[in-house]
Amino acid sequence: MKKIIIGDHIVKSFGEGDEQHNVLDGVSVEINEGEFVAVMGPSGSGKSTLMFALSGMDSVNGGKVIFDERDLSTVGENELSDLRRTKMGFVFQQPTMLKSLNILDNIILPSMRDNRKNVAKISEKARALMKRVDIAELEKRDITQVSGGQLQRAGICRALLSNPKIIFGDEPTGALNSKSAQEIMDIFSEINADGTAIMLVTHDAKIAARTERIMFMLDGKIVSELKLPRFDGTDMDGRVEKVTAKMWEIGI
Ligand SMILES: Nc1ncnc2c1ncn2[C@@H]1O[C@H](COP(=O)(O)OP(=O)(O)OP(=O)(O)O)[C@@H](O)[C@H]1O
Repeated sequence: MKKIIIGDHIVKSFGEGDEQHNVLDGVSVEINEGEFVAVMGPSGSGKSTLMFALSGMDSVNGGKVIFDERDLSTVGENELSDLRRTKMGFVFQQPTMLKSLNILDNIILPSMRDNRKNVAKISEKARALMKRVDIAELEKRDITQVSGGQLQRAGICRALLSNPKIIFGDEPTGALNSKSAQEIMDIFSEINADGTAIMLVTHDAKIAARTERIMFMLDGKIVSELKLPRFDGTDMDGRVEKVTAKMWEIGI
């Protein structure tokens, strides 16, 4: 199976002198193309830092990150930013969108950088994505005129516009009620079924249970892993039970 990401003994430290500590303490992780994974762990265990390291958003102090067969330490800043824009999609807890633009314009904004002349084509693609996630009728709305779940759907459209190889989601359902959260997970499942890899950071066992592999972090290390069959819409309770049992076992 081809790997989209290989993290090899990644070390990330913050602070200096006596204050210095390794937030990532030699983490090795591999994500296959098209895989759906989650990272769980207590607050401060290094989950977001790992996601930033694997996506090249942040540099590392030791080890290396290979993204789509490229060693990120050898890639220049411009190329790295191109890689992020064309091969990675990012979805955060609160989508950062501009108040001065409507939903559609917010979705297409990042893609306009390379394709100023192709507004019509990009808008068409954005509209197809909006239809797919059920927000087609909201394109002219301000970002303050939609619900949190709808805004997150718009955030997902924005992340998908460049046909990324992987979507990184840092607590993408963290601000949503459980119904909206599961609806967003339905969308992620569909995206994943189409072949896009997804890596989610989450505290929520019900979210992690929808993925096929969960990595558990403690103090900057991946201490355990749980594999699940691909989610087919059945046995959600059994899956959640397996995740929570593992959390108990590890003590998180
Ligand atoms: N830029 C930074 N400068 C200094 N310390 C940082 C920085 N970023 C993160 N840290 C520290 O690294 C540790 C891990 O942070 P990280 O955000 O990765 O944890 P997390 O597991 O994602 O936590 P949470 O679940 O609360 O989001 C924390 O102790 C945090 O304070």
